[in-house]
Amino acid sequence: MLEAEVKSILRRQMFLQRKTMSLEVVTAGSRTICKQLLSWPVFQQAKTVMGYLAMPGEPYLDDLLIHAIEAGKTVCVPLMGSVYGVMESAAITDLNEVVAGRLGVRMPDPSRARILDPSLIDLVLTPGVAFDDSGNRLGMGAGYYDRFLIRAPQALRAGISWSRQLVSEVPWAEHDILMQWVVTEDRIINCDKRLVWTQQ
Ligand SMILES: Nc1nc2c(c(=O)[nH]1)N(C=O)[C@@H](CNc1ccc(C(=O)N[C@@H](CCC(=O)O)C(=O)O)cc1)CN2
Ligand SMILES: Nc1ncnc2c1ncn2[C@@H]1O[C@H](COP(=O)(O)OP(=O)(O)OP(=O)(O)O)[C@@H](O)[C@H]1O
Repeated sequence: MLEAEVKSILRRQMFLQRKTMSLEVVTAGSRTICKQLLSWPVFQQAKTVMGYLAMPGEPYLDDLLIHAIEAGKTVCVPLMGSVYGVMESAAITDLNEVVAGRLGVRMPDPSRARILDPSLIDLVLTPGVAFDDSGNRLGMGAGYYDRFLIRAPQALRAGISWSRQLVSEVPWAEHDILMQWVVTEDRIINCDKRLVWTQQ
């Protein structure tokens, strides 16, 4: 079976699993994940953080992003344009300004959005449908993050995942970009033991 087919079967299965989580479980789990991130030195030291605006079933980072903006960090989120699979990061200063976007994802108001150069990002909090502890990530299947992350090679990459979305092995392809950490409600997995966070 082709890697793309294996991915697509796993994606459907894990996406359905995520979709059936109750709002209570999602809310409580999101709070725990945000707490983990707040006490994580890598997050604390990042000055420019790319987060995401959660879709139903994903860990919600809204409270964390608000907190980060108030703490003086530069916060940006994906801004999908008209080309499928291609996105930019847009700085956001007020979560009340987000609008309903494409593909069921909230996004910053494009008429006011300030595109941020990917080379300025310190840390990308990356959503996904499944992860493994080597840092492989399975996304929504459009390649948005793989195409974006190669433009931000300096950024540290953390997958944000429910622990139930961890699998023994995510099928991978050449273009896939590895996560260096996966943050769940239970733990923060260091996918690359050689990687040490050094303060700049
Ligand atoms: N919160 C969040 N933002 C993100 C991503 C993500 O995974 N999570 N993305 C990660 O790449 C990009 C958006 N990628 C997407 C790719 C495909 C579909 C999609 O197929 N949506 C279906 C509806 C799915 C459903 O709810 O059943 C559709 O609109 O038909 C959605 C987002 C950028 N922003
Ligand atoms: N850097 C890239 N250059 C060209 N094509 C790419 C690149 N990254 C991904 N693709 C293509 O995009 C499609 C989706 O890729 P993949 O299954 O890895 O997406 P995903 O990581 O699950 O999605 P997303 O990032 O949107 O959540 C594939 O056909 C893949 O070949």
